[in-house]
Amino acid sequence: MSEQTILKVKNLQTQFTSGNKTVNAVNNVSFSLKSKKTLGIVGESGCGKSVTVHSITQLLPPLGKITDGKVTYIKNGNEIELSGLKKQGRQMRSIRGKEIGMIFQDPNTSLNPVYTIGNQIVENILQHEKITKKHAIEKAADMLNSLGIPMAHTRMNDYPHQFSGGMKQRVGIAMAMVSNPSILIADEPTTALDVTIQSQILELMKRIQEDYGTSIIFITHNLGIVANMADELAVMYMGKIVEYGSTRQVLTSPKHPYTEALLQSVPFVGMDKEKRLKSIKGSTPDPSSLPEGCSFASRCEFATEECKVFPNEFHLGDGHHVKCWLYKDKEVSIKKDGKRDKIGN
Ligand SMILES: Nc1ncnc2c1ncn2[C@@H]1O[C@H](COP(=O)(O)OP(=O)(O)OP(=O)(O)O)[C@@H](O)[C@H]1O
Repeated sequence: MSEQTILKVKNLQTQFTSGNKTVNAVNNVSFSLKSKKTLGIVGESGCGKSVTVHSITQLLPPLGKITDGKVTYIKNGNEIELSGLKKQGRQMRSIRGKEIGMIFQDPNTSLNPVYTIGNQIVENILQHEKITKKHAIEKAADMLNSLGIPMAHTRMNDYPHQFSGGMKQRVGIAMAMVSNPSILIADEPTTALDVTIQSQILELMKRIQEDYGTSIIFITHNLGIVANMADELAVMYMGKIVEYGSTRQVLTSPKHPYTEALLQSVPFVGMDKEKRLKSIKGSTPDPSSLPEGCSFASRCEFATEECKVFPNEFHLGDGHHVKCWLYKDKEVSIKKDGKRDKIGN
């Protein structure tokens, strides 16, 4: 059976304009999120990971604007064009939380310091579900219990500052999951936590996916984490997806020079102490005046004259594609009859 798509992002473009400067934070980005699967989005700081997901949920800061493209949420065969909804309209607010839950790097972002944990989760439930307060309290306690918060009923009377960082992130997950959304967006959910707590939270997210059949978009700059979490991977650079494929394809057979460079800059356990990590030469260009062609060209050891024109997307088979002229002769085309045909070598 073919995998079902739950979210389609097509040619998404989001800009920030301030004075006479415009930043194309997300530039012609397309991807599909498959039902019950995890899509990882990786890339250096500032490449557009967060703006991509904030565009999906229409939670952009005031200067940010979606200028093109389409975001479609598909539920039970019905397509809802999120990009066509009013940012603060009833339908969009209901989709946020009920259909798409979000957890952030800093759990304090989703928790209000002046209300008890219980109060916040219960309010969240009552916003999206027509149930009694008593039922909502039970539901909140059950969710906290299942996410490893002992004595949940008592702890619901506590305030966020009475919880440790890891516990707060569990509460953040409970807030996001309590209405059983189909999609969970996790924006660097473990970056602020130490490694043992980090792995507990990651395991928890996997369990949630198994128990609830949630589809996850997982944003991180940590390639070790995506290797463990994601089924598919999008590598972003300066607002564009430069490589996309299954996590295995991208991590074991990276094609874009940027993906390769990212992988070479990651330390691993057992690594030879004498071996130097490779850093990516140069720095990212000014996002408000990007070069016409490939934005990575100034840092790429394979760059040629050709890179002054932005590369097409070359399909390498089995869903793996890359935007780099190095692959122009290696593309696999899909014939009209659906069969693949290899062009060149
Ligand atoms: N509020 C804002 N005002 C102006 N520009 C912004 C704003 N938020 C983001 N940007 C710009 O959008 C681009 C993408 O930012 P984004 O936060 O999506 O990056 P990121 O990949 O999520 O980075 P990080 O890993 O550091 O969170 C950057 O060039 C950034 O400067």
